[in-house]
Amino acid sequence: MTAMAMSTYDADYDRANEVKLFDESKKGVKGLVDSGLTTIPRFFIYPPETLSDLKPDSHTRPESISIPIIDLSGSRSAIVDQISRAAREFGFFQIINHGIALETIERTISAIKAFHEQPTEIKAPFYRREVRNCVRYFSNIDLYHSEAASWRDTLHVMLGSNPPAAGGLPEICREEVLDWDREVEVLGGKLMGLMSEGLGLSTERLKEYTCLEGKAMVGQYYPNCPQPDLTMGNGSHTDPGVFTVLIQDQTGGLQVKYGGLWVDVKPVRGAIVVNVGDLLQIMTNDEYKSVFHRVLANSSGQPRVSVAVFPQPGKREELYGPLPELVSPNKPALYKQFMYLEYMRKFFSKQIDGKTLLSQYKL
Ligand SMILES: O=C(O)CCC(=O)C(=O)O
Ligand SMILES: [Fe+2]
Repeated sequence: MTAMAMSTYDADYDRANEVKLFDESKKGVKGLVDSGLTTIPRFFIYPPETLSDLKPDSHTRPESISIPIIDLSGSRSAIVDQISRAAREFGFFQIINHGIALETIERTISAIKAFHEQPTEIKAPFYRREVRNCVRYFSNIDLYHSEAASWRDTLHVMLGSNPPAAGGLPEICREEVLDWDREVEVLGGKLMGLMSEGLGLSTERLKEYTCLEGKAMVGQYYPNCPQPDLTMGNGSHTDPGVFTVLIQDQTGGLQVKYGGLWVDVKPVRGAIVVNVGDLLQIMTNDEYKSVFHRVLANSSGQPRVSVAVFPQPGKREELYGPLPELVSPNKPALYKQFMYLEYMRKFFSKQIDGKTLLSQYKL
C-alpha cells in the first residue's frame, strides 16, 4: 500500500473524535471494560515496533536475572553496598523489612482499588486534566498527544508537607492516601540517606541538595485487557524525578529493561519497589541509572493496582546538575545545569515510549 493509500485508509478513522468521546465520557478504561467490550478501541493499539517487543525472546533467559531484593534489617554498610550496586546496575530494587507493615501497604492498595471501582458518576467530578487541581482522576495523562493510549486509569494526587490536597481527596481513600504519604515521607528520607552514602557522600548530602518538598502520588488501575497483545498498561518510560517509591498488588506486569532484555519485577508480598529517576541519574553524573520500564497490559482476569510516589525537589527555580563532588578531571560533568521547573515542563510536553529527558541536558 502506498503512503497515500495508507493515509486515505487512515482518514476513515476519526481518531481525534474517538479519543474526545472517550475522554468526555469520564468512564475511563474501567468503564470500557464494564461495558463488556471484547476488542479494544483502535486508539489503544500500539505501533507494531512496540508490539513486537512484547514477546519474550526465546534466545534469552531473563528468568535467570532478577531485580535485587534488599533486606533493610541488615547491617548499615551491607545495605548501603547493596543499594549502591543495585542503583548503579539495575536502577531498580525491592526492599523488605523496611519498617512499614504489610497491612498498611495492602490497605493503601485496597483504598486506591476502591476509588477506581466506584460508579462513574461518583468518580466523574474528579475527572479533570488541569494541573492546578491537586486531585485528578483521568485515563492517560498524555491521551491527546501520545501515539497510543494505554490500558489504565489513574488517580493523581499532589501531596506536600502541608498537603493542599487533603480536603479535596475522595473520601473513599482520603485517610489511606494521607497515611501513605506520611509513611513514604519517613521511608523516603531513609532511602535518600542510604543512596547518598552509596555515592560516598554524607548521609544528608542528597537530601540537602534536592530539598525534597512535595510528592506526586499516582494510584494506577489496570483493568483486565481483552487484547493484551495489542496495547500496554504503561508504555516504556523512565521516571523524571529523583526516585520513585512503588507498591504493587500480586498481579505482576511491571518490567525493567536490563541489558537489552525486559526483566519482570516480580511481586513480593510486603516489599516496596524503588527506582532511580532521571534527575538522580543527572545529579549523580551517571553513577546511578534511571532505566526504562513498562507495564504489560493486564490479562490476569483481575484488575492490577499499583501506587507510585514521586518525591519532588523543592528548588524549582534554582539550578540542578551533577553534584560537584561527583565531577572530577577523570569524570567531567555529563550534563548541563537547568531549572527543575523548565525540566518538568519538558517532561509533560513529551510523548510516550522511548524518549528520555536525559538526552536534553547531555553535554
Ligand atoms: O504500575 C507500575 O507498576 C509502574 C507505574 C509506573 O511506572 C509509573 O507510574 O511511573
Ligand atoms: Fe514509572
